Parts: sequence; C-alpha cells; structure tokens
Amino acid sequence: MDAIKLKPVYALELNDQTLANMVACISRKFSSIIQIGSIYSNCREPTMEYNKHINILAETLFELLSEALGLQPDHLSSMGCNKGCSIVSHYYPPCPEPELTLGLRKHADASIMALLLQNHVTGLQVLHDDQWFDVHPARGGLVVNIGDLLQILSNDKFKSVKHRVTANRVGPRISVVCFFSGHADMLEEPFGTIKELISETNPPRYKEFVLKEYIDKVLSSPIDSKPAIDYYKL
Ligand SMILES: O=C(O)CCC(=O)C(=O)O
Ligand SMILES: [Fe+2]
Repeated sequence: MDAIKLKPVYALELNDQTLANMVACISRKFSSIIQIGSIYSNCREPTMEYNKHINILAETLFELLSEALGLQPDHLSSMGCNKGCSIVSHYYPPCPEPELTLGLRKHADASIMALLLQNHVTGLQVLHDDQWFDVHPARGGLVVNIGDLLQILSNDKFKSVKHRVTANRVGPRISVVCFFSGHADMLEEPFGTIKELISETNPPRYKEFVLKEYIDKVLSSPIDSKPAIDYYKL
C-alpha cells in the first residue's frame, strides 16, 4: 500500500496562527460547532480552504479503507461515506488543577471517520488494553479516527477507538475535527454492515437501522449514556 501523501494539507500551512484564527471566534467557549454558513469572517476562508483539502484527503483514505476491506477502492465513497463533513473546533484553556478534571470525557466518535488536527499541546489520549496512551502532536500530521459507523459497516473489522482529552496546565490546546457522517441521502436508507462482507462464517454483528434514528439518538443522548452503537448490537 502506498504511503499517503499529506502534501495538499501541508500546503495550507496550518500553523498555530492559522489554527488560532480558525477558533478565535469561539475562544470563550470550550467547544463549539462551526457551521460553514455562519463562521466569523476571520476564520471563514481558512476553514473553507481546509475543508476543501480535507475532503480530498478523505476520499483517498476511504479508498484505502475500502481496499483494506477487500472491496473496490470506490466502495465506501460510492455509498456516500466521504460526504457529510462537519467541522468541530475545540479550545481547551490552561487549567490550574488538571488532576481534578478532563478536557473531554472518554468516548468513541459516533461518525464514520474523523480527521483531527491539533496544535502543539499534548492532551489527546487513546485507550488501548485498558491503558491510556498520549497521541503526541506531530507537526503537519493528522489523526485518523475510525468511528462507530465504520465499525458497523465493516462488521467490527475496523474498531472505533475510545479516546479522551486531559486537562493541561499549559495551553491553550486547540483541535479541529472533521467528522464524516455520510451523504444526506443515506439518512433515510437502511444502514448496516456492507453486504459483501457478510458470509456464513462472518454473520452480521449489528441489526439494520435507519441512520437518521441513530443520529437523533447520538444528538439527544445525555453525556455518559449508552453509546448509540450499543442499541444495534446483535
Ligand atoms: O480535541 C481533541 O483532540 C479530541 C476531540 C474529540 O475527540 C471529538 O471532538 O470527538
Ligand atoms: Fe472524539
């Protein structure tokens, strides 16, 4: 498998200043959803430009993920998985007593895939074998997170990863996450494991459901409640 070239994203020079511009408008909040139509003018252009490049990268990643599942390279994109990108930006201020709290609680992303950009402040951790590991920022690097919906599509071949963000004495920590939740046309359609992946020896591990129902569950569930994916496990 060829190495993925992140050059187009590098070309944007997403340095701390650009990142800071992107989130300047929400700096008084811990977390906010940027809606392209309503982004403040100081971060509208970098956000739109970033979104363009991230969509190109996502297409390549979905090709590689399709191939890894033994499918045609365009399988996931032709289903619409590379669509429905929403950008969420987080601003974690420095915290005087980080041992008493968290930046973001433990969770797995409910989406199909998330591409995460972080500034130079460490804080993101992933859970592996019951242990938390730091995901140290790499300049120009993005973190690719498999979401619960891709776990379902792949019948657990790909596993979503549990992660959290610690609070930090230094800061601010800034991250920009692009979540892919699929084309709007997928919302009313039955959703479940890709048929080609199901066989007698690999029966489905999830029941089919309507994606809109799942998303409503995700959006309306209180923090720390059962993750939406758990309702569909067989
Ligand atoms: O800020 C981060 O690095 C993680 C953000 C995150 O996990 C999320 O928005 O789902
Ligand atoms: Fe997340």
